[in-house]
Amino acid sequence: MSPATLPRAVDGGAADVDVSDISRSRVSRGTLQEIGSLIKSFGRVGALDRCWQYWNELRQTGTPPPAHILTIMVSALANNGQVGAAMDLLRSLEGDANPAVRASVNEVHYSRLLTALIRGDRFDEALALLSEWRQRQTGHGEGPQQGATRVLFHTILDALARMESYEQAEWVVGHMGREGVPPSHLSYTILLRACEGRGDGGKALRLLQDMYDRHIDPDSEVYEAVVSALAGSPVDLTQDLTETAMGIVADMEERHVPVTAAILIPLLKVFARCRKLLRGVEVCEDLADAYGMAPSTTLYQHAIRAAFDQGSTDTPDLLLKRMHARGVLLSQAVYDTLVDGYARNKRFEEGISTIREAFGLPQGGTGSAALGGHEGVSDKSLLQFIAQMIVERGDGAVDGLLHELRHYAGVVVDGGALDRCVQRAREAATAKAAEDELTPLSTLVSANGHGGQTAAGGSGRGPFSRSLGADAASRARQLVTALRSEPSVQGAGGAQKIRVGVLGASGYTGAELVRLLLNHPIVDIQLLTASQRSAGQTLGAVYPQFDYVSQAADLPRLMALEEASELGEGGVDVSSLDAVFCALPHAKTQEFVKVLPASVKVIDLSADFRLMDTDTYEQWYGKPHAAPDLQATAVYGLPELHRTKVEGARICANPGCYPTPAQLALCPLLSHESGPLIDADSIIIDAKSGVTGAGRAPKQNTLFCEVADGMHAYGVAAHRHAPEIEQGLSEAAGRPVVVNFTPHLVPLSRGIFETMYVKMRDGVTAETLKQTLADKYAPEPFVHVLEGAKSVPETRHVRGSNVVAMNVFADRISGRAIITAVMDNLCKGASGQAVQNFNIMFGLPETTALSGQLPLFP
Ligand SMILES: NC(=O)C1=CN([C@@H]2O[C@H](COP(=O)(O)OP(=O)(O)OC[C@H]3O[C@@H](n4cnc5c(N)ncnc54)[C@H](OP(=O)(O)O)[C@@H]3O)[C@@H](O)[C@H]2O)C=CC1
Ligand SMILES: CC(=O)N[C@@H](CCC(=O)OP(=O)(O)O)C(=O)O
Repeated sequence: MSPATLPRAVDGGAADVDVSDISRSRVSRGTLQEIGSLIKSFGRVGALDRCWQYWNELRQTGTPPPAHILTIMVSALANNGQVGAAMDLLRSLEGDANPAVRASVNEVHYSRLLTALIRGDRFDEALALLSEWRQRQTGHGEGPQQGATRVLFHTILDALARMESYEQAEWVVGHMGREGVPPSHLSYTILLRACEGRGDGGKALRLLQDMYDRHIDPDSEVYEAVVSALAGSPVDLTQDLTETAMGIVADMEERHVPVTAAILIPLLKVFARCRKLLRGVEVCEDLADAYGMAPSTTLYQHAIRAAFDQGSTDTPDLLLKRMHARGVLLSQAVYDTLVDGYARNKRFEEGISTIREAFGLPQGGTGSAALGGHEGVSDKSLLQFIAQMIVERGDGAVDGLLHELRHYAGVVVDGGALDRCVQRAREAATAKAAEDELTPLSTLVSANGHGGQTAAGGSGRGPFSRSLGADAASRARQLVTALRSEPSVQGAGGAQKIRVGVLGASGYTGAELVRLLLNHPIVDIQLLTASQRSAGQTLGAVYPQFDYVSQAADLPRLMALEEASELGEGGVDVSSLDAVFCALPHAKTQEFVKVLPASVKVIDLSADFRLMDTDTYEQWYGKPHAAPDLQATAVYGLPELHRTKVEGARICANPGCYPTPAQLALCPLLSHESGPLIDADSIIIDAKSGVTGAGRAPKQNTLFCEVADGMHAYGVAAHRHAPEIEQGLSEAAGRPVVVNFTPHLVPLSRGIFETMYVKMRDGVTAETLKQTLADKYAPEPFVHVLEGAKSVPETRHVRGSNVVAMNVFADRISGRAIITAVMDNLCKGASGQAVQNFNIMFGLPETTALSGQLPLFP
């Protein structure tokens, strides 16, 4: 078992843990990393006597305690209310005769204790501890010690700000100066974020002035925090906050601080609060034009929401027109905002008509085109809207919509929203009135039909075959139940499964998809495609292993992609599928998805929908994007970083193999709440891949003699995964990031190994990086940050599994760290991740069909 998996066995917390089991299974192993795991595990369940037991065992070996195990021990004590004991421990180590033992204590340990003290309202003790730490430091001036001290001050500031102890936080900033650690712009950012949180624009302006006075240069983030604080401030009618906000923008321009997209939304909010919404939109548009920013959908979404909040009847429509005129994308979020706004304001007919017009949905049509015609916009919210309308209005005007509702009754619907509708109907209407209002439902229910997607048929199993209750509210309840029952996702007991197709099934990632999906309890593989080369064959003919397993007995034959595209031909109606996995060569998916009905969800393993910017796509893939409107709605599916977006996606762009570990390792370090922990301008990613990464299609460069017994770099300074990695890192950092990225081909069939070299921010240690990643991924089933400073992840330990394993090492060069990460390129790097995304998109447990894929070693 890999050391990384050890603590996961007890991740469930005290309730799930049999403490005796932990010791029985692990005490004999006795390695350093296992001791770390044990202390962590026992700390989590509050068994401090056991923590001490293992700590003492470690100390008895005479080995200086590794800093990260000390962090675990200190955290275990502090989290269990034993801050005093933790302090004594640090003091005893610092007083040790052995310099290596003394060196094991660093600012991270103090930072843990400071946070615990502040959380326990022990402010004075925190300051005393900090000053004690300061006294132990040698060296003066702006050196590493000063940087580390500043980090500790920031720990205190952050904890105070979170507890809303603003006066104390401000005092700390002043105190920093007195202690010879002048506050930095980060110190102010922490305070400003607190002002933002409580909407104290006045204080934010004073802090900004303070920075000017102290000659600390504010950056874009500081200005954004000030404007955000203004946006949350109570509106004083005697003072026009919009002028103040524009003054801040003028300051930025004068000081040559870039006006970034991040400031536009708070700016808009200031205008909205001062009832100058449209003026605010104009100002933001002008700034976007002046600074070459792309028109932002989110900005308009906020404006539309503000218009609804203010009860304005014309403005949402006006804003949609402006978006249209400026070519701004109408996203799912805009759609949801419109649905929500019109529903809140009870302007149903107007809402449906505006939404239909804006999104190009046919008026009064039925079926898929009517509700899902706009690519990437799910039917879910409009369906809820219509259902709400039925409950609230129920008059003849909605009769026509019932056809659509009936057609769509099988889609997955958020029952909560419908529950709320029903609740409101209950409260608002008498039983009789409600009965009248809900009459059209009986038409729906008695029709008992659903365009082929429900399991109803004549079997009596379908959601609409239940008999109606006596009163309208209970019928409404039945509607909710029916909509919730997700017939195509039931699986158990012979009910219908999710119908999927695998396009490119004869390729390496396609075959890996089939391998995983055959173990998926509620997936029914209806379609497998290949090129003309393999069309007509069974999968077993191209991959004999599928002939050896009974689960594969019913797989369809490989069909030529062109044949499958001709809907209804060749025995499979692609439009009847719930989802397709596209494991096709680049550019093929675009062509296929363009003609696919919007009711079919897409998980694309190629690079076709990964780059949000279609110009960048064209630059790297050598031809214009064939479906730019679909690209605009696609979601980049790295679940650990974008899970919420994936949930609502229709098209999910599965990340590239190299970009997966790179982003998992680096994004959390760039998006850290205290600011980037690493320098975004000097990242080096050195990557190696096994040969399956190049696909199964025969090519000279993957011949045995070309790859065996040697290795080589390829795509040097020109690999198309560089822009993909940069896209993710830039989003995390909130500014453009470029990387040195070099891939290599190594004589392995599966596996990716990445070594990432980073320069750390002053005062940040490799331990901080590691802890950040460990904290981020602690709840994640597939990402493991290895315990122990010497555990180097190996590709052989993740082979065949959906796991990414990584570790962080302090470089011998001060201020630098090295991160290594491994993954199976075909599994987490492609097909496993695709199944993970699929599970998320269909609201299934994310580990379905994946947790059983144990790493295959030896
Ligand atoms: N391999 C990997 O580790 C990773 C791959 N990817 C991406 O996943 C996709 C698939 O990769 P991979 O499985 O390795 O590739 P393969 O070359 O192994 O498989 C490609 C598949 O597409 C089919 N195909 C090829 N040309 C056509 C065509 N003109 N029309 C229809 N079907 C066609 C092939 O059919 P046939 O067998 O009949 O030729 C085969 O089924 C690619 O976009 C790749 O970049 C992403 C992450 C990792
Ligand atoms: C070894 C090898 O050749 N690897 C492939 C990347 C595999 C992958 O992830 O491809 P996509 O980004 O296209 O999905 C390459 O370098 O092109």
